[in-house]
Amino acid sequence: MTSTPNATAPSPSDVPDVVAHEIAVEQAHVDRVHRELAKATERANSVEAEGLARGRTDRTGDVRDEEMTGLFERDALVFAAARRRHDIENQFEGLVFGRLDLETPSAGGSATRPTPDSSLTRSAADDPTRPTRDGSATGSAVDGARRSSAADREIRYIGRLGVRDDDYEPLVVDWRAPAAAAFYRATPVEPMGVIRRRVLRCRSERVVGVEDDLMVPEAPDDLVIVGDGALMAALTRSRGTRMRDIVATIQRHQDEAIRAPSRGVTEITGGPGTGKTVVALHRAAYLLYSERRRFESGGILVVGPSAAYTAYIERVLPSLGEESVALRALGDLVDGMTATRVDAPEVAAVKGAPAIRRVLGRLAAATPDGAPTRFRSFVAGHAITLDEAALRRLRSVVLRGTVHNLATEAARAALREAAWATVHGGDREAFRDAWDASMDVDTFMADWWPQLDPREVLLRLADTETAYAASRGVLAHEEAAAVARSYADALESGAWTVADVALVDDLAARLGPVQEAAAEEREFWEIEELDGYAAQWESSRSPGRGGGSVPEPGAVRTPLEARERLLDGRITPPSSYAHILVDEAQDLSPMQWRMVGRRGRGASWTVVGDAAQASWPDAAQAGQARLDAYGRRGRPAAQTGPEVRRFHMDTNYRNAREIFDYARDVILPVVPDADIPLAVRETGVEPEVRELSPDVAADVDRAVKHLLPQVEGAVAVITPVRHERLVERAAAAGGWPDRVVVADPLSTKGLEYDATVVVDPDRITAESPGGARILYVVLTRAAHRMTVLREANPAR
Ligand SMILES: Nc1ncnc2c1ncn2[C@@H]1O[C@H](COP(=O)(O)OP(=O)(O)OP(=O)(O)O)[C@@H](O)[C@H]1O
Repeated sequence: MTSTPNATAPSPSDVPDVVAHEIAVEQAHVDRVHRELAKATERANSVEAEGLARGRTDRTGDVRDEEMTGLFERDALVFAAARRRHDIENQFEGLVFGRLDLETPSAGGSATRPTPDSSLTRSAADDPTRPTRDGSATGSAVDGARRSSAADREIRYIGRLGVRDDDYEPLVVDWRAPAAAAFYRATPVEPMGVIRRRVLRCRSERVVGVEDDLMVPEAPDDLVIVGDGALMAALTRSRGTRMRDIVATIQRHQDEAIRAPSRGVTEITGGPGTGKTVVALHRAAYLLYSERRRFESGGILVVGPSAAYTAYIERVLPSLGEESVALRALGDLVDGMTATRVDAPEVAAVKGAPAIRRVLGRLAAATPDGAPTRFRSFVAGHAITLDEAALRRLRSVVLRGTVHNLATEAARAALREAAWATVHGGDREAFRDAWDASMDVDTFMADWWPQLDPREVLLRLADTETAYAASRGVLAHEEAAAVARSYADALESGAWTVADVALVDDLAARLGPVQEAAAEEREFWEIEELDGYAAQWESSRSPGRGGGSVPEPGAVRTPLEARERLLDGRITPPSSYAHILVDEAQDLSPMQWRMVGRRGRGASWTVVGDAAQASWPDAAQAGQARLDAYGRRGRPAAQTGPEVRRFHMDTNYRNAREIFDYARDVILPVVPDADIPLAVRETGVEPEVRELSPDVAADVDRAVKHLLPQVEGAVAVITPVRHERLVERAAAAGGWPDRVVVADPLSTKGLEYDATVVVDPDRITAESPGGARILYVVLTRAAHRMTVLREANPAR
């Protein structure tokens, strides 16, 4: 978006002076804002706890002045804290980033409409800080020509938070306030009273540039228009290792999604690089602002595909002054468990599909490992015997009414009643007392009805016979065998896979939370259990097991260590959230949707995705699970689902057009209806396609070194597993700088780099669960440059 040429555009020879002057003008205002902010931060720091409490008010209604002061101090405090906690100074463009020059509603002759929140605006003539041409902030020095035309205008500054002066007059309007909407929504076709929109480029507290957009056909004489437009400047710059906020350059269609109402479901779709993620994150900040009480106390959860993704986006919300959002990767969603591996595609498909729930149901209801198959004891002088069938019956009756881990007392009572039924005659009360005091019963119960950790229950599938039995009639023989092998791998490597997390969550819901044993009991049975683990592991191993993923070098563990790592920490019941934001939603398996849904009963949702980038193969199955997670079942029969509003993004802001064209040609033959956005930026440099020689490491090293001088920011070498070792060797030998990373295809989801080297694209397609769709993801990660290294003969 570039500025419209007009009568007030300076001549080329004047440009540096004019720009310097305009920068000085803005600097004066920014300095004043920072002085006020420093005062407010000091005030807020001195009453930190009180300040936070004071700020807890719902901003949807009218806000009184004294409340506003509390809010401002709270915001100042949170903002300062965010800046302290994270080194975000260089990640964002400054506290004040925008300025609107607006027609006042009273000014005649223009199509101005009143702004939505005029209480937060002031006219330029009223502004005692209105800068002069030399940038000083005294109203008395303003020259006459400016005064006469400026009197009809309002100046409104937009920033990351609202800042007021000592008289509570607004110096900056929070970007999320209704009064800031015109900054994002005004266009020359619908100017909304805006004459000039100005973006201030700042480095920390210094204004380093201004970029203007003129919204009316002709600007007033005293209003200078400079710059080439802020959006292009933002898009051409180098990408760091962290995503940046886009608060200064949010586009109108993005703003509509950001400010959509919170209730129900908001779905944001669009092709690669269309800003879906960044828009969703700004939406989280907007929801916190517009309904702070609800969302700060109820919580907002952002779910992304990987830990690399959460690390990539983690600074966006703090840079907007918002700290209270939980960011979780799918492999981290269950408290007490972290996944560090992924399954082979065919195993991930079995673990992610709804059918596995029947297998888990059987495991949860099965007699625990090592449980006795017969009860025999003397109680109150009676010889009691309950055989295996009776015990099995009892177990299933007890589990009909409750979950295993909460049913110990019920099971003990049911056992007692079954025992009493075998007694002919006697005193029932005396029997009950003797039963309750019986050590035999205590010992039996500890083994027959132990507390069950869902992870241990899942690991029973490492035993092939157990896996076959639990999956009879549900999984094919070879599927059950592959699942068993994957848990044997887990017991060898000590690491869970991302798909396992959803299965543990399902089992945790079936079994209920593990009840803490009293300290003295705990010491005793923990030792017993560990002995049991080792024995079980040894007995479950058989020759030829453990194929698939190889433990990391140096990570060979004893069976006991590996099992301890798998069972480290405690699985706690899921937290629940008021709003859930799911990114890369096209990749969630049905089991993962169920896991996310457990955290959002009654939540509103923002769901972001692009079907053409999907790694989960069965879209219909996942779609149903997604609807279930939204809470369709909880609705009256007449309603088919929650309110869903949809936003579609169709401009690719990431990839240079040349790079995206290459990716488009890969995906269209495979997914003819792929959502293809329009790439708005050109570099004039086509992707470089080279042939791989037998010396892959040398090829990769050459490609990296060729790219490094061309870009300032991050470079990724994206490689299939087959070439991973060679690429790592090249990295070690080549002395690549830190800004070069080696990544596997799946872990690049949602990320971006200045440049990429894509190694062996055909192999990436062959190895990936989503095939060409994953290659499409890989080919759309580079903003400025891409080199593709292809096999000369892919069939080899
Ligand atoms: N209005 C904007 N101003 C500046 N940069 C923008 C704007 N919108 C998007 N971008 C940039 O475009 C890039 C792509 O955005 P983002 O990662 O959110 O896209 P996406 O749709 O989630 O992509 P994908 O689906 O491929 O992961 C980011 O660098 C983002 O900052």
